[in-house]
Amino acid sequence: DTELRALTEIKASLDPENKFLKTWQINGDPCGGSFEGVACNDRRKIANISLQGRGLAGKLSPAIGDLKSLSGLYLHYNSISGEIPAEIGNLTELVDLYLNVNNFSGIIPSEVGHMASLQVLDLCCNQLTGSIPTALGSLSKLGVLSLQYNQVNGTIPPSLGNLSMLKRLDLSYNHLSGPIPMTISNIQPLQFLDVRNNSLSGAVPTTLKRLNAGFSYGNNTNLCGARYPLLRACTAFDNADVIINTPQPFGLNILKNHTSSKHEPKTANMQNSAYPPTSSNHTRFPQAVIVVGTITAAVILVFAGLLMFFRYRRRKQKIGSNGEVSESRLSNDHAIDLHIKTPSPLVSLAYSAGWDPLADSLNTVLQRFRCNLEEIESATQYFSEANVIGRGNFSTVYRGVLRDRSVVAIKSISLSSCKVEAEEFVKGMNLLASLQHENLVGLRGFCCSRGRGECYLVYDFAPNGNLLKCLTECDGSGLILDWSTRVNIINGIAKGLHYLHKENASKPPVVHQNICAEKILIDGRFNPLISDAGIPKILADDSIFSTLKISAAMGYLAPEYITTGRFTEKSDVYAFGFTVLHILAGTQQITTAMRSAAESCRLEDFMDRNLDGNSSVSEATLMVKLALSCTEELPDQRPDMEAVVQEIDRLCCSGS
Ligand SMILES: Nc1ncnc2c1ncn2[C@@H]1O[C@H](COP(=O)(O)OP(=O)(O)OP(=O)(O)O)[C@@H](O)[C@H]1O
Repeated sequence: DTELRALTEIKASLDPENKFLKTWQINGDPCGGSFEGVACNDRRKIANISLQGRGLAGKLSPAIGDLKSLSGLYLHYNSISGEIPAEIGNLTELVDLYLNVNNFSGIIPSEVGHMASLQVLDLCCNQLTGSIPTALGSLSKLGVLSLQYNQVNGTIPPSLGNLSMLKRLDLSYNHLSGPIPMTISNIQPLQFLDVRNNSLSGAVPTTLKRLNAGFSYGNNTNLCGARYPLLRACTAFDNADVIINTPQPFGLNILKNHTSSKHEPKTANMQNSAYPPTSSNHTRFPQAVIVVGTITAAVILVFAGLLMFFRYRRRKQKIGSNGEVSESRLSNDHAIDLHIKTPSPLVSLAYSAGWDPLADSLNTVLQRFRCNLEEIESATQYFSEANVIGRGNFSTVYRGVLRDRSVVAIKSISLSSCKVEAEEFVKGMNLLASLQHENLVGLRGFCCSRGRGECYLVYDFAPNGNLLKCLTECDGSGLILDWSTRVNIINGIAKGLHYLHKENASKPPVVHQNICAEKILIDGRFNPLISDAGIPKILADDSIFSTLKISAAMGYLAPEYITTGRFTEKSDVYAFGFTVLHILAGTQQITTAMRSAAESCRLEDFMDRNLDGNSSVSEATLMVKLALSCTEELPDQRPDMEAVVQEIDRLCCSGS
């Protein structure tokens, strides 16, 4: 009850107009799988909230602190404003906190330092101000800290050096001043440190050299260090500058830090505070160095300015108004852009520990299909609403563009809709991977994220959408399917279904269970592709039943299912026959009058009027007969798919 109450408050605050979280019902069951983006653990406590890229424009309620078992909070790529509530510090089991690319303002609450399990803290690209809380140094499990593109000021707390698991630290594009604490350079796992575009000063610890290209420090005009190509050598002048210009008490702290360091380069050693910037110090700055330094700084400034501009533009595209978002639907260029300009190292690292928990149990066939979650995130622009093609009962399908520029459809299925037993699930995935036929939608890859509570299936994209839409108008083109295309589509569906039903060396017989016009996709050449083949093998039973209600209502469900409760090849044949009737009549509503017209071969009262009579009467008659035999009441009286394929072959050959 506490959790449901908390969710209700969170919803009211995050989505005040109730536009995006309609599925969060006051009387609903958050663990029943119906609350969008919510997943529970096996104790039926809320474990994940994944609402990235949903267009949320409200605020984050302090009630978030009541979801004590939360392990993942993914709210990135929205337009959430207001402060990060201090109550977030109550989430001591939270592992991933993604609030990046929003409009959060105010300070980073020091209570974040209480979140003992935190591994990823991503607050990038907001409008956060104030200083970095010293308490962040207590996050002993933190692997990633991303604060870039905010307005954070003050100095970098030396306490960050206590983050002994830290691999990535991004503080770039802020207003930080003072030195890079020596303590940070001592963090052993650190691979990536970005402090670009701040106002840092003083000597850069020499030990950071070991990060090679992983260390970025450009556009901090007062940094110095002998061994860094973009920096000038440090002088006593720099040291005096730090001491004179840095306000107390920081100045003193810095002095202590530096003087106590054994590793500091000689040039950077803090000397007596009374050391004056004498003319002899100035002689250490040969004119040439100053000129080269100035030119270099100017070039870096221009480059950084351009980079900021492009990033700003891209960010705008992602988090802009709905209108902007829909205009910025993925283009090929965007996808490449995402990969080349923004390698998104934080995201990849952040998930590397937690994603694809089933990996160990995957066999070699399935390993070939494994894909990278980072690629899926990039391809879908972080699951942006603008790329949603449609939502089914248990899944959301996104359009995406992969690194190789190919367009794909990414089906995201909530883990709560999948088989509970990992072994069963992997078996099902194996089956999906083994299904390959020219009339089945090709599976390109898959991955799961237990952390995010979702699995992703990557399929070839069918540019002409599904048959149901195409029978009215293919993808808004105004095109009506002509007769020969309809015959070709019927032929293709029959072949695909025959392939599924037939056992061969690499696959068992498979019953589709949900053949209907919506599950037939149309590729660029108007060939049919059966979608969701094998999907029931990875789904939990109740997810399958939810789909059934719809097929039954539409007339695709074989009559014997009501008594047997079983799907067979013959129930697929029934659904195929009904689909053929649908293709011929151009409507799903096959009335009794239409059926009797078909049975008595009165084609003029049955066939789709959009065909304008442009169909071969003999072919149409044969097709109608075939469809009627497939939809016979008794399964035994229906042909099997082998016979159907032969019949259509005969028809196609005799017509040519
Ligand atoms: N590979 C693909 N290429 C193009 N569009 C696709 C692809 N896969 C699915 N779609 C489209 O995405 C939308 C959602 O598909 P999905 O199969 O998940 O849902 P559904 O058929 O509406 O419902 P359910 O799966 O719950 O029965 C549909 O409009 C479908 O045509």
